[in-house]
Order: sequence, then structure tokens, then C-alpha cells
Amino acid sequence: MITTVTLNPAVDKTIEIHGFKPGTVNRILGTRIEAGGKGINVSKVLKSLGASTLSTGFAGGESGRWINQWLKDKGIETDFVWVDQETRTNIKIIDTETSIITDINDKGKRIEKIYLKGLYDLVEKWAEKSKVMVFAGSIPDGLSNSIYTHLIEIASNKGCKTILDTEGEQLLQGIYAKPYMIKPNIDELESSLKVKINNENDIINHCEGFIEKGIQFVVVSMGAEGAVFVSKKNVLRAESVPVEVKSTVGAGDSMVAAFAYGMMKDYPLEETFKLAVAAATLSVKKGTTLHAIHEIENFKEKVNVKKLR
Ligand SMILES: Nc1ncnc2c1ncn2[C@@H]1O[C@H](COP(=O)(O)OP(=O)(O)O)[C@@H](O)[C@H]1O
Ligand SMILES: O=P(O)(O)OC[C@H]1O[C@](O)(COP(=O)(O)O)[C@@H](O)[C@@H]1O
Repeated sequence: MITTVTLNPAVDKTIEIHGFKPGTVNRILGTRIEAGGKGINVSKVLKSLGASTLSTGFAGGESGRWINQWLKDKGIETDFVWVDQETRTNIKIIDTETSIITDINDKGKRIEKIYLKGLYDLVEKWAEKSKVMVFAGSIPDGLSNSIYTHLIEIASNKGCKTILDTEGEQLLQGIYAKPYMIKPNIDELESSLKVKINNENDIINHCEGFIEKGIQFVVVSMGAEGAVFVSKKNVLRAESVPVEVKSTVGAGDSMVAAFAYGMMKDYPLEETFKLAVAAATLSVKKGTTLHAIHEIENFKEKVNVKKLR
């Protein structure tokens, strides 16, 4: 099975507005609410792929209970550390005129140190039963930037392959624990390393820097520009598939989910990368991370992956 760890889950509320204008009264065309946060989105895609998945992390209050029930209704197992603080709500505004998406993300309520033992225990317990464990998203106040380092060490000691999808100091510190894979997007890569990336070679060079630090797979997603995959032996480049954008929320998470799935099934690399781009593109096209497996498999045929090395 694949366990996902979301330290900062969210109720994702998506609002559609035609011609969104800040500073004026905007009328809502449609609203959609889903359980969200990066690891939870990964579990949603894994469920679509037919994988057995469990979602853990911190949850609290009415919104925490709502997320827990929403996941259970979708057939996703849960085992959260229950905290006394309300889980956050994030707002996504989709302008249906321009297709521009505005994310308004709450930083999440502070998590007190007393809850850490519960988290470590759950990660250890589920790592024992999982082939892959995914750690994804921001961390709420109260937790150290090295939290992922510690959690990855716990999971790796239980023989789990780990994926880390976060940014900034948490990504840099998490790398000390040598996660099996990381997936920054290009902006996260630039801001985490405090560098300016000018071309594909720059991306590959930075990825190789991570590989030297003991990471096996580095995937850099570049929105409408596609993605790059780097391992010790291979460099692959995927073009994006042009689609009408419904929502880009969760595109990166779909990519991570497909990689976790491929790693669990020991799929060939190129197939896994294609599946990842297909799942991400479908999320963009449909505006949700919930798909049927045959949709992703069919869409995979449209994905073009070039082997650069
Ligand atoms: N506008 C788009 N058109 C087509 N594909 C897209 C678009 N945006 C994202 N994708 C696909 O989704 C993948 C992940 O998107 P990206 O925005 O880079 O990740 P994140 O959600 O982590 O920021 C991309 O590599 C690409 O394959
Ligand atoms: O678009 P991505 O990077 O795949 O992730 C989308 C998810 O990330 C969030 O924007 C939260 O991000 P953070 O955990 O980094 O705050 C959620 O609201 C949403 O479900």
C-alpha cells in the first residue's frame, strides 16, 4: 500500500468567477469543495488508479472531521493525529474568462509539540505496512523545518521508499534524510536553491546536484512547459499535452501519485513518467484529481517522452 502524510491538510474551496476583479463585488458562478492538501490529493489520485492508500497527518475540528469523512466516503483509509486546532480552509478562485487561478492559502493553525509523538508513532506504524510513503506540502507553525528529515528517516528505517514534495528550508533539510524521490516545481526549485534558472541545462545541473546528495529520482514539473526527470543513469523530458485549463490545483500532486504508483508496481521508468504526465494533465483538463484508471491509461498515449540520456 501507499501511505501519504499531510501535515497541513485543507478544505479546498474552489470558486468560479467570470472576470474576477479584486476590489469590486464579484458574483460567484459555481462552488466546489474537496478534501485537499498535497498528500491528501496524492491519495485521491492513487485511489483512482486502484491502489490501496491511507492518509495520515494532523486533523482537527469540524473541518478535520469533514475531511476525514470525505476521504472515507471515497474509499480512502485514514488515520490522523487529532489536534485541538481547526484544520485550515484554502480558497481557489478560477476566473472562467481568463483561466487565471488565484490561490488563497491559509498557513494553518499552530501544532503544539505534544502531538509529535502521535505523528512519529503513526508514521512508523504505517511505514511498516507500506511500500511507498509520500510526504507532501507545507508545514504549520510550531513544527521544525527538519520535521520531514525525521519522518523520512523513520519511514526509510522500515524499508519504505519515500517521496518528498515540499519547498524551501523543509525541502533542503528533508534532503539530508535522502528521500527516494523529490518533485519540486520550477518556481520551488528556484526559490529553495535561491537561484535563477535560465534553461533546461540549468534544471538538469541542479537535479544532478540532488542526485549527488543521494536522491534516486528528481522530477521538476514546469506547468504548461512539461517536466524533466533525472536519475543517476537517465534524463527524460516530457512535453506537456495542450489542454483547456479547468484548474491547475493538484496537478503536481497527480504527478507524485503516479510516480508512487509506478514505484509500488516496479513499472519501467518511461511508462511511469508518461503515467505521471497523463494524470497531471487530466487534472488540469477536468479541474479535479479524481479520475477513472482507464481515462489515465488512455490519456497516456498522448504523452511524448524524449530520452536525453
Ligand atoms: N497549463 C497546463 N497545460 C498542460 N499541462 C499542464 C499545465 N499545467 C500543468 N500541467 C501538467 O501538470 C504537471 C504539474 O504541474 P505543475 O504546475 O508544474 O505542478 P505543481 O502543481 O506542483 O505546481 C506539469 O508538469 C504538466 O505536465
Ligand atoms: O497544486 P499542487 O501543488 O499540486 O497542490 C495543491 C494543493 O496544495 C494546496 O494549495 C496547499 O499547498 P501547501 O500545502 O503548500 O500550503 C492545497 O490547497 C491544494 O490541495
